[in-house]
Amino acid sequence: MVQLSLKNIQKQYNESIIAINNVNLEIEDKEFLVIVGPSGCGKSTLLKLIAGLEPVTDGEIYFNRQLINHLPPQKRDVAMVFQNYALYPHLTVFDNLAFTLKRSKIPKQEIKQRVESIASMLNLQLYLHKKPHELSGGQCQRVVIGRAIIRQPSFFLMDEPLSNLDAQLRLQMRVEITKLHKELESTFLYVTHDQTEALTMATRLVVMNEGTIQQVGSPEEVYNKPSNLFVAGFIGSPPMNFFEATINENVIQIGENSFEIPDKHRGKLQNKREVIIGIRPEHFHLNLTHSIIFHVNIDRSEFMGTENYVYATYNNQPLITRLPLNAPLLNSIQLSVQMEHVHFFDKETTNRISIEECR
Ligand SMILES: Nc1ncnc2c1ncn2[C@@H]1O[C@H](COP(=O)(O)OP(=O)(O)OP(=O)(O)O)[C@@H](O)[C@H]1O
Repeated sequence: MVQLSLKNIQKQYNESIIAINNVNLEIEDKEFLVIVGPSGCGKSTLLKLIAGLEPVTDGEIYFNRQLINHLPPQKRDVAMVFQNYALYPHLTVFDNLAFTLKRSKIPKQEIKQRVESIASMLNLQLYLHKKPHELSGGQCQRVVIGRAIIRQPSFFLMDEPLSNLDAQLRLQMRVEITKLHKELESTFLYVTHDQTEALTMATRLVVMNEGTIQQVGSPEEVYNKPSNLFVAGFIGSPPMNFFEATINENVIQIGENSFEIPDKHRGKLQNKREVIIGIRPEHFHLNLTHSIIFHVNIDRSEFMGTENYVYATYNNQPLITRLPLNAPLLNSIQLSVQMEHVHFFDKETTNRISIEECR
């Protein structure tokens, strides 16, 4: 069942700023959809349009097949959690959680029950009598989430809710929000510029850039088959390596180096064309059993605990790879890459060229 449909959504702030450009998206019931993209790509604007905080310039928003363009925010069955905590500083955690219920004239006993149940779900029982300034950042953020949950909406909109937390708390809250999604069986639309959050939390991922959707898919699809150069470079850390290349008669030419395309892939990329080749840092290997060999010069390495990030130069271009701790870090080494791990993008359109589709 589709819960929310966005049809040809356009949002223009003034003559020159098109924040959202013809976005079409269907959000399924109970999914955890994450919108990820760089600063200014339109993520928050899209949430504001769905919440009704901003009017659309063009297009339609349907909630459970009902057109809701004209509905004010309070009439939309959505709860929004923003990046800044915005708790009432003079109220206790209990009263912050109870605030909207009190305004709705819900009986006192029911309010108490609901607050206690949410507090136990979010591990806040011991803090109900405290004021926000007596809480840690993570505890405050749990209260903010609790305040949204207590309204029992069927749809949550979360705009970078973890961006003010330190790394350890972010990790903890990531797990808690994912758990909450399972427990509440609600639909979550979650916005972040942090790709780790996006990859680990999403059941489905939407990658945006400059007001448009670049790719929609599972985290695995987006990581393994990025639809264009932008997605390939944005998702993955350290980022994918790119090299300009020419393909001609089953030979890939990168600068002065050329590689034969292995037999089983021959003919699939047969026409002469200019491409950008992409290779993820983890796909370079020290053993030279794979068909594509890179001679690289190592510039420096970073110890990352379980592996080294190695910064090198290939063909006068920078290259990043991840190598085991016991790898010999000589000035000059050879690395091999499996053909299946080479991504091809059209140099002009920047779109992915799929080897499978070139049969
Ligand atoms: N009220 C506004 N008036 C004019 N321009 C705006 C307004 N709000 C946002 N914009 C512009 O619209 C574009 C999209 O902004 P938006 O806040 O949606 O991006 P974002 O992806 O959420 O960025 P961030 O990750 O930095 O929060 C930006 O160019 C921004 O400057």
